[in-house]
Amino acid sequence: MATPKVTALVGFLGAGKTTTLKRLLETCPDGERIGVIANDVAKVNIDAALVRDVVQGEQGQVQSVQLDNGCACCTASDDLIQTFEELLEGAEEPFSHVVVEASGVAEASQMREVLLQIPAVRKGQAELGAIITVVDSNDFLKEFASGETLGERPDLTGERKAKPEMRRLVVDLLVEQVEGADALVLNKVDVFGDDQADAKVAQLRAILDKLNPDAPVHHTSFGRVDLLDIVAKQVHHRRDHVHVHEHEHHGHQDHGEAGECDCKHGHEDHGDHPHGTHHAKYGIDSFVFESSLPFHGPSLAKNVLKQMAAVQQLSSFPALEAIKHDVVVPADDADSEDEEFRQQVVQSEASSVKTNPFSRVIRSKGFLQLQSKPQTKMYWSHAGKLFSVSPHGDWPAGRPVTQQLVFIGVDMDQDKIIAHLNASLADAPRVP
Ligand SMILES: Nc1nc2c(ncn2[C@@H]2O[C@H](COP(=O)(O)OP(=O)(O)OP(=O)(O)O)[C@@H](O)[C@H]2O)c(=O)[nH]1
Repeated sequence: MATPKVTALVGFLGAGKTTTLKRLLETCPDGERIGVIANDVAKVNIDAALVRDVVQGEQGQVQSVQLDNGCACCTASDDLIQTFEELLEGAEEPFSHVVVEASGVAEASQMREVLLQIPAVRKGQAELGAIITVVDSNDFLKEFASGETLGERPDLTGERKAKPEMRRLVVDLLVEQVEGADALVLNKVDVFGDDQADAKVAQLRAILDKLNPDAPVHHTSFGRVDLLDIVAKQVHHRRDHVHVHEHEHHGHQDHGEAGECDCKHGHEDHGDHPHGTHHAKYGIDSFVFESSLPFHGPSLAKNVLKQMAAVQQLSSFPALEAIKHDVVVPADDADSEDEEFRQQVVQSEASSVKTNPFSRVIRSKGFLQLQSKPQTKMYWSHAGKLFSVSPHGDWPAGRPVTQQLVFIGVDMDQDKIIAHLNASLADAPRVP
């Protein structure tokens, strides 16, 4: 078996890292054995839960562990290194690849440094694969095309004039994740629609090429890329490159020159240096909402989903419709509720962004239980303008359920959000 390749999937919150990883696991070629380390920003690792579901379906071909004690590229880098070693040691058969799904706030270049510090990599028992950044086509273009300041982005800050430095930093993170990558996956191109897709993708590729001329760009939807092929090409490229370099450096020495190199690859700094935490650096924070009571559908729609719809300035909100139709709403009530809802959205769009606690949420995700369908596990996923609540198998039968929703945002009013969620709960637990 060849040396395992260690690859990191990097990308901003909600860009599609888990989707891309799940796709790899679902289509994993025979003969490949893949280890997965999933890291999440919040204490509860939703990504690991999603990956575990796929892993169980793959009859042990894949092994996964979760890492949920901070960001793997800074505060939890030691944990990542230790977890990696344990994963390799505990493997029933050697891995061909280990993929680390980084948290949404991880920096690409720091991830590379951490992977290079893994003892197995240092000793040549494992090899760096690629740092692959997944880019959300929709959000990335918005950031670049708009030229807005953070003060003009209440969806990120919740305030018109607050902390102008924050916007720069969040965009900096997006840019760093592109600039520090070996390869880029331009995901979610489906959001453009057929008539606009080519032009928008071309525009985005032009920006990405400027930011990182060395990284190949693969555009796709729902992470449908051949990740192992991307890794193989990168490894090949790096080996060729190192080989050429060895020649060049020998040349310098032969002529007694110190030889400064301006090349962008293969000169990673392996030394120790301070890592700031991204939570402090980018103003991004997270919390987990937990409850053993299920949600009451109409209350959730009224107290939470309508608020989120207002922030997103959508005139329709599929998740809300799904939940409303999922619960028993008397027919005449339903119509008047619809009209009331539309009016509320219009009013909210005009006025409430500032006071709306959900305006500061960038990403939320987790599993919830509806009182009307207690056996069905619902997966809640919101990233930017995209929001879905969809069935995700069943809760384990006969056991009490704990719902967990992770909220990630900038300067969030946690108490207010929790109050809205608490006000949407049913009054008694429902065991599936
Ligand atoms: N329309 C569309 N939605 C997508 C695509 N890829 C992912 N999504 C959805 O976007 C949401 C976020 O996707 P994830 O794969 O969980 O994103 P992530 O980068 O792992 O998110 P974090 O771990 O929170 O940073 C989910 O609801 C996905 O179903 C895509 O290509 N098109």
